[in-house]
Amino acid sequence: MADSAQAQKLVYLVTGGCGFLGEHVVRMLLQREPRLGELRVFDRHLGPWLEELKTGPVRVTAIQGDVTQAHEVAAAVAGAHVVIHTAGLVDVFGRASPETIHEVNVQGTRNVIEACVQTGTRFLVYTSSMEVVGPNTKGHPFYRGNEDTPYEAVHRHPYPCSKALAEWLVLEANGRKVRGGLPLVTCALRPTGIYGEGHQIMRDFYRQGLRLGGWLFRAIPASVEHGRVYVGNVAWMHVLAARELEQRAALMGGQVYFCYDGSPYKSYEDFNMEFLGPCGLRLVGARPLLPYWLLVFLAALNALLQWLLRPLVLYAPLLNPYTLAVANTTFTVSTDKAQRHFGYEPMFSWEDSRTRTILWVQAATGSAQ
Ligand SMILES: NC(=O)C1=CN([C@@H]2O[C@H](COP(=O)(O)OP(=O)(O)OC[C@H]3O[C@@H](n4cnc5c(N)ncnc54)[C@H](O)[C@@H]3O)[C@@H](O)[C@H]2O)C=CC1
Ligand SMILES: CC(C)[C@@H](O)CC[C@@H](C)[C@H]1CC[C@H]2[C@@H]3[C@H](O)CC4=CC(=O)CC[C@]4(C)[C@H]3CC[C@]12C
Repeated sequence: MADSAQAQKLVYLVTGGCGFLGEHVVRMLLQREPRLGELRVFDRHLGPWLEELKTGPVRVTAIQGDVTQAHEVAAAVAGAHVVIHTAGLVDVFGRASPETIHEVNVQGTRNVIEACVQTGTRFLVYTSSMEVVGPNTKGHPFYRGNEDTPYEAVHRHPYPCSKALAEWLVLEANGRKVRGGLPLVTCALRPTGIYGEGHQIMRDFYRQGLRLGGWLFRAIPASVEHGRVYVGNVAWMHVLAARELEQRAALMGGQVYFCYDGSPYKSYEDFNMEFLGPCGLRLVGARPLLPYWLLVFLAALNALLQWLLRPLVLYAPLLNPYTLAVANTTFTVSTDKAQRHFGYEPMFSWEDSRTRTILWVQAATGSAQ
């Protein structure tokens, strides 16, 4: 990719390009990557909005495909200079089986790596997750940690297990010779809880509040802080990392980077209220209204109901043993590694991120004040 930006036009592939994060990565590439000649958007479910992107100067190629199918991945990767691999099954609510989560998140990532090696694509940016680190099954807090903070990463849930193994595969592949004899250069970005336009869980919280007459009931102490990052800044970090990976291969290759910005440290529920409050909802209780043991019981009851009802209907509420444990464990990051390694600075301020998210929630739910 060494030619000047004006001369060579590059081919990028974004897997999961129609997802919550993927769509923002696609749009950010079109706005902020001047070397882009072709943008391939690979997803199991293609969004109708892709059509509007085909009228611009960059060739946008929509590819309906499945990352678990190696031949489909290889066909999509062939000829690409850069792959940004965001596709994944983001399920902590028991909607998919552990086997399916593993198949998509782990085998799908293996297929992307092997496709890069076989076809000669040299640059791979992987969307990992904070969950690769924690919170662990012991409920140990991770307070203002960074990429080098010691922490006992112990997982049992299929989602974090799959993300941890997939990240390991990507980092392990750094330096492998691809077709043509040059080395593969990989890095992994670890977003904390992403929020912003298109965040379905935020919409689920709004709907839950509506069902309860405009009230949400505090379940988690305000003192339990959870790191959050705006989707636009996560997308920008992906674009920048992909751009800098060639020039800074020795420094960035095989590295992990937490995704961060100026979003404030708050409990998951208090943070959500930054957006749901202006949409008319209220969070009841300065402290959790129910004792923790009762929440544990209700979460377990939800898990039992999900298991009993599975043959008939998918019952997947927000509260389950895993989401309660994660929500109830402090996990915040404080780092500048991405800034030091490839000059990342958040593109969107907290104020801008908040406003954009509020406007989206209002439009998505018809709750404009
Ligand atoms: N949402 C969050 O808070 C965080 C997400 N992440 C990671 O970011 C990435 C994107 O997550 P989101 O945008 O939130 O999820 P999402 O579910 O909105 O997007 C994932 C996309 O991948 C596609 N996909 C799923 N299985 C596929 C398959 N077999 N073949 C092809 N495409 C497939 C889906 O159709 C979807 O468009 C994931 O890898 C996730 O692990 C990491 C940290 C936080
Ligand atoms: C019902 C209440 C206990 C409520 O507070 C539960 C909130 C719960 C749904 C969320 C709390 C923390 C979230 C997770 C966190 O942001 C880390 C994540 C990283 C990812 O890679 C994917 C999403 C998630 C697991 C995210 C999912 C929703 C929460 C568990």
